[in-house]
Amino acid sequence: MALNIAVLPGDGIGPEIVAQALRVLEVLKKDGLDMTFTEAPLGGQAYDQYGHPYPEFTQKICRAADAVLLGAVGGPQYDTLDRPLRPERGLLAIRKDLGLFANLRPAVLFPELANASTLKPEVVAGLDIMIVRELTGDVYFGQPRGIRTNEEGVREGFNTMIYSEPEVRRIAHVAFEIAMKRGKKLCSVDKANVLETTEFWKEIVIDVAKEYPEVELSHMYVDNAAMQLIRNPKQFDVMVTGNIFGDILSDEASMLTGSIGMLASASLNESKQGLYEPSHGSAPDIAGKNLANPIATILSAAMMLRYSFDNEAAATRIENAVKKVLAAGYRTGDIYEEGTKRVSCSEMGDQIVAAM
Ligand SMILES: NC(=O)c1ccc[n+]([C@@H]2O[C@H](COP(=O)([O-])OP(=O)(O)OC[C@H]3O[C@@H](n4cnc5c(N)ncnc54)[C@H](O)[C@@H]3O)[C@@H](O)[C@H]2O)c1
Ligand SMILES: CC(C)[C@H](C(=O)O)[C@@H](O)C(=O)O
Ligand SMILES: [Mg+2]
Repeated sequence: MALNIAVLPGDGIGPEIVAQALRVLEVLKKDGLDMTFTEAPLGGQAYDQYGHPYPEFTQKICRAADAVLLGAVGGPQYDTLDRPLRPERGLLAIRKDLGLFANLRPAVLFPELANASTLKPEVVAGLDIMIVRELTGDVYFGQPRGIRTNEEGVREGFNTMIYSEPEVRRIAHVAFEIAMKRGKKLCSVDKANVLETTEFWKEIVIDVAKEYPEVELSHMYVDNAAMQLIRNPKQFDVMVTGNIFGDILSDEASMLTGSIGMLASASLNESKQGLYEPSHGSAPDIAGKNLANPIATILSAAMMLRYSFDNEAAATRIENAVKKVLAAGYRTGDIYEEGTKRVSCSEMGDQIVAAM
């Protein structure tokens, strides 16, 4: 049966980077991998078309799909909309709707980009961290939330940081299972010295650890973790953390690999259905200029083949093509350095397609 893939280009650079990932997937299709692509709008694009950032039309297509490939959502032109209609709410809605609680963000340095990293080459050589971010809980979804005028007549904004025991248990299991397949080292990141929510998180992670005696578990406060990622990132193998800390730490970790344009992601639910998107946003500052780095999206498509379709060979084929193109010296602006060949978004796509 054909693999049924929903394609959501979204806003800003979304359509440009998704187009390149689709070209790469088309190569696999031509070589016999049976896939169907169904396009649907999400975010601002969906608001413009349907008046909602995650319209029923898109919901139906995504629920029926085996996997979803997404570009990015958002843009300044939507920032003044009513809160529930903003593009980012569409992204949160699809994550919740499909139950995509486990967000995997691999920060892996391609050796060819050692000089593009913000850290010294010797500090990042061989860097390979898997950030496991819980994606459907925390302050992102906790109720109550809003902006109000309190009893003293003072306006205030408020969110609720909350995690239930089952939510922490299931993401902890995902992280331990991943650690078992890698270096058997897991660091749980919290702010247990101040926040009850994450003190509770830590307690549950320690309990789940009893089922994984082979994994060396450590705990780190998020402020220290942010610093340690810059000081000595190779001390980490797998990191597990909540939604908001994971959002921030993964953007930080991306720069160790050269650029946010290199950081792929997989968002998985309890079955094999997943949403695959670059970790970055819609980059309004470079949108429509054919300047974006499509590699994070192309590597996300590789993650889709690996995690949703168990097709390790196809995933590796894409990753090797990316390696080959970087080794040949092709660079988009975000990872460009003197002596390399600067290419546009679509030219990077041309090179990766050719290397396939
Ligand atoms: N998953 C998502 O859809 C997602 C993620 C993050 C931000 N956003 C949204 O995107 C919009 C812009 O947010 P932002 O500016 O804070 O973050 P951003 O990630 O869009 O951009 C931050 C910086 O990184 C650069 N950048 C990002 N991706 C790049 C790529 N592939 N190649 C080269 N450079 C790249 C941008 O040009 C910009 O300078 C906002 O509306 C935000 O809410 C969406
Ligand atoms: C756009 C926003 C809702 C999103 C998040 O915070 O999860 C983004 O920053 C990400 O990292 O995917
Ligand atoms: Mg983010």
